[in-house]
Amino acid sequence: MKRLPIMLKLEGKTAAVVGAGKVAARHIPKLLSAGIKEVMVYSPSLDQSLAGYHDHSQIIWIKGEISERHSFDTDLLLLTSTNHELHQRLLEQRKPGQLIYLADDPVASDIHFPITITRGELSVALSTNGSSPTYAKQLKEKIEECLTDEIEGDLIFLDKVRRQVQEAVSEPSQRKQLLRQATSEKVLRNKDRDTLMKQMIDDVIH
Ligand SMILES: C[C@@]1(CC(=O)O)c2cc3[nH]c(cc4nc(cc5[nH]c(cc(n2)[C@H]1CCC(=O)O)[C@@](C)(CC(=O)O)[C@@H]5CCC(=O)O)C(CC(=O)O)=C4CCC(=O)O)c(CCC(=O)O)c3CC(=O)O
Ligand SMILES: NC(=O)C1=CN([C@@H]2O[C@H](COP(=O)(O)OP(=O)(O)OC[C@H]3O[C@@H](n4cnc5c(N)ncnc54)[C@H](O)[C@@H]3O)[C@@H](O)[C@H]2O)C=CC1
Repeated sequence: MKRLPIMLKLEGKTAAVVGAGKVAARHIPKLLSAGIKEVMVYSPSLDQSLAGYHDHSQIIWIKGEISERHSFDTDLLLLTSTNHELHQRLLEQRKPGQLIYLADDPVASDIHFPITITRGELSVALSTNGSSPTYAKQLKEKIEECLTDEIEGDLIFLDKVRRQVQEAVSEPSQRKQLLRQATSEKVLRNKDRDTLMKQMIDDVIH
């Protein structure tokens, strides 16, 4: 099962989710936190953990069972019910360009949801390509132990530095050198790293 890990922009996009059980309850919050425009949920029942999203109008719940006569024209279609046949029929009727996720058929799915660890602007995504979700979950915990509390603040600092350097320094090799120095322990762990970095930029341009 060959796959390319990519980061997907969801702002302005729409999703339909068929079924609202445990799997839907894991994935819907991910869509919402990525800023998707609209999530329509089609299911006779709604998992307890999705009730709050419904109460706050973050999802639209269309109560009832879906049959294969239904068609969806959303950008994303997540098939998370327990009805394998229904999923296969809906897959056959897909709209051009639509990305489909089948909770019970990783091979036919266009997309997977890797386990994601976020620390501010850092995202770590990991997948065993369906070989063992349980192993992936364990690996997540090991990786989390390696990620320090400093990462979030470091990335805010480095983002600011990067913009300052891009504005002040036009020579590409000087830019590259400054941006590399900014990531050194000497700079990152300095108590007054903002001032130190400003000085370093000044030294290069004067
Ligand atoms: C392909 C993928 C879907 C995708 O494309 O996204 C997929 C597919 C399937 N999972 C199944 C079962 C289980 N899934 C979990 C748990 C998780 N599953 C997740 C991801 C993925 N699962 C994707 C691959 C990721 C990868 O390989 O790295 C995690 C890591 C992340 C997430 O989904 O959020 C999440 C951690 C939750 C957490 O962190 O809490 C557990 C264990 C548990 O719940 O504790 C079990 C039972 C034990 C077992 O079976 O191993 C079944 C069989 C269903 C059946 O038998 O009916 C299928 C379908 C199939 O394999 O056919
Ligand atoms: N991808 C993954 O990580 C995993 C996938 N699975 C597979 O995903 C599927 C769903 O699993 P769970 O969420 O645990 O099941 P669940 O039983 O918690 O949820 C199923 C949902 O589908 C709804 N539903 C059933 N028929 C429907 C229909 N015709 N139209 C609309 N909604 C319908 C139910 O009302 C319920 O809300 C199963 O096929 C299971 O084998 C299970 C565990 C993990």
